[in-house]
Amino acid sequence: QFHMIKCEDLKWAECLGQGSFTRIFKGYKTDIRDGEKHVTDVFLKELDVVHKNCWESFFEAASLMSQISHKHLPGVKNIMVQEFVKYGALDLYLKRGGSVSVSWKLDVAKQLASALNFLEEKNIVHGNICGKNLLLAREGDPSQGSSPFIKLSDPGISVAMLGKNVLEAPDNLTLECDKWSFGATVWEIFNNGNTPLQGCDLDKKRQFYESFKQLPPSQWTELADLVSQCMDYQAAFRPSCRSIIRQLNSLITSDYVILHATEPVAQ
Ligand SMILES: Nc1cnc(-c2cc(N)nc3[nH]ccc23)cn1
Repeated sequence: QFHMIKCEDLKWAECLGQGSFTRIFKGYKTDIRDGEKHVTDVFLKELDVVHKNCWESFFEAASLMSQISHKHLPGVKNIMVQEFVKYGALDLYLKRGGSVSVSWKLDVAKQLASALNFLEEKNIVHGNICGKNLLLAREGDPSQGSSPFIKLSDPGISVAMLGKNVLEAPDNLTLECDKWSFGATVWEIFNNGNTPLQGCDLDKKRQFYESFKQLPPSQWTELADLVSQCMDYQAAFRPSCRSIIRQLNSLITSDYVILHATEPVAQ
């Protein structure tokens, strides 16, 4: 089901960053459509190492080819081509101090909740919902009344895949795990892109969660309630997507938003 793109149709531009097993670049894809040349911005994610069974069906063949090289065999590159999302990762955008209002943050949270609802209906577990995987396609301009628009990026190499070398592989990633991460991501959005327990080492994080501690709550109780419901240590108690969207809708219409509409960023 992969659409093959020829390497010569791709042009690499600046390197945007480095993941644990990937490098990411801005790029340009040229297509010839009805005799005209079209260039589109693309986001290129190169896999550094091809793991045995991630993207199994597709890469099995590619990794076989990449293991053997011969002048009469074509070189194979493991590259994912994605739509280029203009303003990039949300965590960096928030850290860069994009001063955004409470209603901007709620709007982003609601878009993420509807993406989550869609995945749940398809019974698909994302497994890596977080600020750096939220991409900002439109900044939104309150003075023009235009709202932000986000896209949930792919999860990257799955945590289960990392299990063998880097992290403990979770035995079963379920839909409820995405609800936990949704709660943590809302917490991140309301904390200017800072992740929970940022800067703590793995051991501190493990202690925190093994003793069922809660993240510091927002002073907006209804928001803090939604985050703690999503981050319930008993997965079955986490709210349904419909309930999450309902609670977000009531937050959006609450007086708190109006009272804190132009809240200065440094809160
Ligand atoms: N699918 C994607 C993913 N990331 C981007 C992106 C855009 C940007 N302006 N700066 C960046 N810095 C790092 C990544 C990135 C674009 N599209």
